Amino acid sequence: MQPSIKETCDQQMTEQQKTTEKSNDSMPESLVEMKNIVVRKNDRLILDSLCFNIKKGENIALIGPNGSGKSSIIKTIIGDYRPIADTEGMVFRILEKDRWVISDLKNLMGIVSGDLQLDYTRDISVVEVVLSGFFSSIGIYPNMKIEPYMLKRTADIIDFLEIRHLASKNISHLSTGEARRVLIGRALVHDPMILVLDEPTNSLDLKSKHVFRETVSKIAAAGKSIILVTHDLEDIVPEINRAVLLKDGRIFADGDIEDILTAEKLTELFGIPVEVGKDKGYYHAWC
Ligand SMILES: Nc1ncnc2c1ncn2[C@@H]1O[C@H](COP(=O)(O)OP(=O)(O)OP(=O)(O)O)[C@@H](O)[C@H]1O
Repeated sequence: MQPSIKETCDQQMTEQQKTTEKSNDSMPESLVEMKNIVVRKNDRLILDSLCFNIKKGENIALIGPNGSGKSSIIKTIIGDYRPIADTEGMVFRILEKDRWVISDLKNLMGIVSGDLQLDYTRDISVVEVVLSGFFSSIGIYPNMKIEPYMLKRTADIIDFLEIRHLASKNISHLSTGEARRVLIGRALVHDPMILVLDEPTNSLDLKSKHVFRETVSKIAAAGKSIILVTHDLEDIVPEINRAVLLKDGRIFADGDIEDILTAEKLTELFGIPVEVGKDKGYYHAWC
């Protein structure tokens, strides 16, 4: 007999709690609490009775086949997609609040994706790109009031990310890898609780990937929660301690990364034989 939605959710919560307890003993605050989340778009069921929690300080890798719903979870968390409100047993809380102004919600998250990079088509300096994170805008406009603390924070972030040598350049003149690090700066400048990286190393060369991963490790070590959406297990920096596998808009597996990133689970997830290895703290998979 199929388990009920409630049983499935409760089972998932227990696995998530085990992971959280392992990674943080001091009862962390809840950043995201999603239970029985259903999202439909254009008559399509995108997320199906989804249960997903994030506690403060957790770092998560979100993995699944194309179309499994990874980006849709992110879009739901940042308020771009809305769950169906009258779903039985639905819980949707961000930072323990049920209601949010979308712009406030976006300020709690820093988001870096390949798509965002495509928005920067005109000449904007690196300093302006990072500064624009305070306004969730693509660049700086005359009507924006730039406070001294914003400039200070922008300078600090540029130093933290070790991109001072790029500061006066235009983003459109940077390599993809350099530009991706600048966008991390934009995402971090307003000190978000969660940094969301949606397939962040797409189209980066080997060295740029390496530099990017080191940057992500540094951010995780500084205490931000990271949600990494990726198809590439090598993107999973050693600070990521939890993996969530998605299939057909539902959680397929969720827990301690060592228990989840196994050949058996990935073979079942992708429907082809997958091998998994780990070297110097980094996973890799092949088939
Ligand atoms: N606005 C929308 N309207 C219709 N269908 C949508 C919409 N947004 C997402 N979908 C569908 O929902 C499913 C999940 O999409 P989503 O982008 O979340 O998958 P994903 O796991 O991020 O995929 P990928 O790995 O290819 O980026 C896909 O089948 C997609 O076509």
